[in-house]
Parts: sequence; structure tokens; C-alpha cells
Amino acid sequence: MDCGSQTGSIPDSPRSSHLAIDIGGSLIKLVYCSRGSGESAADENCCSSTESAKISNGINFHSLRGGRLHFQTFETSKVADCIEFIRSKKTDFGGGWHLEGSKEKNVIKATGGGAYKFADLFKEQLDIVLDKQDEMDCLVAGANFLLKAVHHEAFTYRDGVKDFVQINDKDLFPYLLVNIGSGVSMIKVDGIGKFERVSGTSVGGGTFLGLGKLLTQCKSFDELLELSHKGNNRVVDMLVGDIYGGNDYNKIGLASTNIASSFGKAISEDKELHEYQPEDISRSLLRMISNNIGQISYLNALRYGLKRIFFGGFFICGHAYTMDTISVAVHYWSKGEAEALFLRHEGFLGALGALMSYNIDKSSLLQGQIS
Ligand SMILES: Nc1ncnc2c1ncn2[C@@H]1O[C@H](COP(=O)(O)OP(=O)(O)O)[C@@H](O)[C@H]1O
Ligand SMILES: CC(C)(COP(=O)(O)O)[C@@H](O)C(=O)NCCC(=O)O
Repeated sequence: MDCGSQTGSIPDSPRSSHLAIDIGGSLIKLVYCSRGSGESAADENCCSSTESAKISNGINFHSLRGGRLHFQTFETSKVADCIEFIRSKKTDFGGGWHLEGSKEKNVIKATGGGAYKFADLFKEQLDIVLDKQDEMDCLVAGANFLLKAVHHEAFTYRDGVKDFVQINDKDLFPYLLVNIGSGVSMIKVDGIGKFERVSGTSVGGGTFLGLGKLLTQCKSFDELLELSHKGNNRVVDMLVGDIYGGNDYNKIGLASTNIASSFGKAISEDKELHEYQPEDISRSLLRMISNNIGQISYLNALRYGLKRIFFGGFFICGHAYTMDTISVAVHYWSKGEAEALFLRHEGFLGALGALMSYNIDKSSLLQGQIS
């Protein structure tokens, strides 16, 4: 993305630039363009950003011709940190955020439920007005932008192998966009600004983290994911073989190793929670939720005749086991007909969409200038 004045993509004063915010149920995502040499990647970690922000900054920080695009996250429960961060950036933004055509002095584009929930807080604390953008509009705009503009944005993931897929511009639509945030939205996208939210499920990233905290005493998402690396879901899940005396159930295509019932082993084992390893619980939970989302996504793709399913949202977080499980679920249920694709900037679709709702020259944004 070019924030520089040479292309005229962002008509603004030399120092000021644009900031957009997506305030979700779990995380706040900030995206902002800045110009000049004043900032470095190190700035990204200077405040109380979450661990996943650090991870994503590692891959998402972009040097821009004439400017830079920055990505930042905060836990929504720590909105005060986000407010302090924005306050600290105010001078970098020429003393405020001036929206073209608006009488208001400080206005920033904002999406997600928090744009409503925290509107008064931003006004009181920062004297900033949140210019609310619809969450679904932003998700779709962000996804379309990335898929059209960014080389190597989408990839498949199977058995630990990431394969980048270059999407032909003329062959992008229709597709299913599945955003796995706190909850999950499934959106059939037919073109730029043309979409319908066709389904959703409340069993999403918030469920993984919420149940995971209750069941394992973990304090954070990163801790829970880390545990899942070391776990064995078969200790907790009831397999087909557990029911069929070690045999496959060939007639309906089930191998003995298939999960028959997530967490099903806990029915009969008469064990207390503390007798299970938190690693195994975390693994089983992650698998259950990823598999379920993969399956519902496939059913919606089938319902609308869609071959490509793009997965976004911070739940995925570039995590190998999550992506593998989703890919296997889509492949398994579609008998290889549909494909799960992941996005490098998965967690920032809404924030990028909100950023694009500024009066920015879209044609220059769509010339592949984001790396
Ligand atoms: N550092 C983190 N803290 C909390 N949740 C995280 C973190 N990193 C990833 N997640 C996962 O991402 C989900 C939030 O995804 P996101 O797309 O930001 O949704 P939302 O817009 O609802 O906040 C969480 O529910 C959790 O599963
Ligand atoms: C309400 C939401 C759009 C909010 O987005 P989020 O903060 O989870 O990213 C999302 O949580 C959702 O789509 N939930 C599923 C609700 C349902 O379809 O049953």
C-alpha cells in the first residue's frame, strides 16, 4: 500500500495520515499509515500490545514507498491501553485526525461492536469521534483488497506445508469468507461491495479461549495454544475405535482413529478435571472448534455452490494445527471438492476495510503496493 504523496493516494499534510480501528469482542485491531522516517518497527512493541500482535507484527510490518502501514492489537478488556497508545501517536498525526468533508476535528474510522460500545469513552478520553463503519462491509472490503492487491496473500495449508495461491483477479468471485473472531461470520462474497452474510456460529475463538481458561486454568490465548502443541486429543476424545472395539466402521467411511465424540472419553472415565492433562484438553478443544467451523463452512459453501473458502479472524493466528484441522475438515466433508484458504493478514480484515473507507485513491491501493 502506498501512503506516499507521489501517487496522490492519500491527500493529506506531509506528517498526518490515517488510522482505522476494529474493536471486537476479544481484540482491538489498529491499522495506520504513517509517513516519513520517524518510526521504526520497534515502535510496534513499545506499548502493552498482546503477544499475538508481536507475532503478527513480525510478518505484517510493511515498509511502504513514502510511508508505512502499521498493525497493532490490544485486548478489548484493556481498551485503556489502546487509548493511551492513540494518545501517544497524536503528535505523529499532526495533532489529530482530520476527516475530509467533516466538521469534526478528530474523527477516525471505526468498526466492530466496540465502535458503538466505546464511542463515548473515545470522545471523553481523546476527544475523538468514531466514524462507525459496518463490520461486515469492512471485513469484505478488507478481504477483497488483500486478495486483489497483495501478492502471496492467500495460501493453502496441509500437513505443515504452506502453498501460496495467486488468485486471478477475474476469477476471484464468488467465494465464502469465514471470519473466526470471538464468534464466526460466514459471508458469501459476489463482488466488490456485493455480499450476503449467509451464516454464523457462536462457537468460535471466544469459545476456545473462554472454555480453555475454565478447563485448564490458562491465563492467555498464547498459553492455551502453547499447551495444545504438547497435547494428545485422543486422551479426551472418544474415537470410533473406542466404540467399535478397535475396528473401523467402513460402511460409512469412518476409520477407527476418527473422532466419534469430542470430549466423549470423559463420560465414562469417572475422572476429575484435574486428572486430565491441560495439554490434552487444550488440544481436544482446539480440534473440536476448528473441525466444527470447517464443517459448517463447507456446508455453506455447498449450499451456495462455492469452491473457495477464505478463512480470516485472529483465532487462526497462523497456527499450524488450527489451519491443518480446518483444511482437513473442508477436504474431508467436500470429498476434495472445496478448498480452505488462509490469509496472511487474517486478523486485520475489518481494520483494513475501515482504513479503506477513508477517501483514499483505491486504484493506487490496488496496484500491489503492499508487500
Ligand atoms: N492475544 C490474544 N488474546 C486474546 N485472543 C486471541 C489472541 N490472539 C488470538 N486470539 C483469538 O482470536 C479471537 C479474536 O479474534 P478477532 O478476529 O480479533 O475477533 P474479535 O473481533 O471478536 O475480537 C479470540 O477469541 C481468540 O480465540
Ligand atoms: C456478532 C459478531 C458479528 C461480532 O463479531 P466478532 O467481534 O466476534 O468478530 C460475531 O461474533 C458473530 O457473527 N457471531 C455469531 C452469531 C451467530 O451467527 O449466531
